[in-house]
Amino acid sequence: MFPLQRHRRLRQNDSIRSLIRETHLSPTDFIVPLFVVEGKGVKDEIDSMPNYYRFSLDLLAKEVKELWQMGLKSVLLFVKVEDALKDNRGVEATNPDGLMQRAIKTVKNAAPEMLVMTDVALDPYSIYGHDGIVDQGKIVNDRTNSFLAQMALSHAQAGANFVAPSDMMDGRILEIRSVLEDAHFMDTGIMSYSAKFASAFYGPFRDALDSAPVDVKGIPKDKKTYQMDFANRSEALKETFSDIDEGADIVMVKPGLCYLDIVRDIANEVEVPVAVYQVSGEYAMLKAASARGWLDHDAVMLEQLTAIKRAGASMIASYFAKDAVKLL
Ligand SMILES: NCC(=O)CCC(=O)O
Repeated sequence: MFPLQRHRRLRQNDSIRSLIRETHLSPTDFIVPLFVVEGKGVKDEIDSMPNYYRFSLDLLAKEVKELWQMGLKSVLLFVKVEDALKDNRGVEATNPDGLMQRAIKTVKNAAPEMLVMTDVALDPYSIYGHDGIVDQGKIVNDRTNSFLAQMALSHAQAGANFVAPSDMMDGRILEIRSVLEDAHFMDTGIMSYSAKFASAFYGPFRDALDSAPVDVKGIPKDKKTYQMDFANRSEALKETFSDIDEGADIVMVKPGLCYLDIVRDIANEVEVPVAVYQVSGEYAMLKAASARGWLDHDAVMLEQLTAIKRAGASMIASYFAKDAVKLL
C-alpha cells in the first residue's frame, strides 16, 4: 500500500530500469527473410518495402557474409520465380538446379554456419498465385501435400537446415516429416507456419515476389480456405497442436503485431519454440510513417520487436533484423 509501495522507485533512472527489465532483444533472436532473383549484380529495392531488396545470387553471398558478421545467424529464403517456369503444381520447385536450390548452396558457401531456412509453398511457382494445386476452383489439400513434401526434400538435399512450410494445408507436416525421415534427412528441421492468418498485411511481400492470387473467374481470389480467419483464436491452438503432433520442431504465428494474443496463448500451451513473423505490411507501415516524420522509426521498431518477444516469441522473422541489430 502507498507509500510503502512506490512503483516509481524502480523507474527513477536508466540503471535501475535496465536492471529490472524483463525482455531483452539480441541478434540471435532474429531470422532474416531474404528475397532471391535470377541475374547478376541485382540489388533491386522493393517499391512497397523501402530499403529492402531482391538479390541475385552473387549479391546474396555478399549480403549473407555481412549478416553473419553482424551476428545474425539465420536466414529464411524466398525466391521470385520467372513466369515461364510457373505452372499449377510447382514442378520447378523440385528442380535440383532451381533458384532456391542454388540460393541454399550460395548461402552455405558464403557463411557455412548460417542456419538456412527455406519457404515451402507453391505460391511463388503457381500460375494462380496459390499455395496449393488448383482443381475446378478449389485448392486441393492432399495432392498438394505430396508436392510440398518433394519440395521440402529437394531443399534438404540442397543443404537447407530447416524447411518452413507456409501453405497451411492440413497434414503437410506429417507428410514432409515422413519423406525427410525416409530419405535419411532426420536432422533437417521443420519450422511450421502453424497459425498463419489470411491477412491483408502480406501485400508488399506479394509485390516483392509477384505471388498474389490471380484475378481470374473461377479461381479463388484470396487464401481464406486455407489461411485462418483473423477473427479466430482457439483455432490457432488447434492448428498448432496438430503441427506439433505431426513433427514440427518450431511453430509460428503470422503476422506479428495484431496477433500477440495468439502468441501468448500458444507460448503458454506448447513446449516447442514459438516463432513470430513480423510481416511486410508491418514493415511498410513503419517505413511510410517514419519517412513522413510521423513516427520515430528506431524507437517504434524496438518497441514492436520487444513487444513480440514479451508476448512469448522465441524468435522473430523480421525485415527489421538488420536495422535492429545495429541498435542493440
Ligand atoms: N510465406 C511468407 C509470407 O507470406 C510472408 C508475408 C509477408 O512478409 O508479408
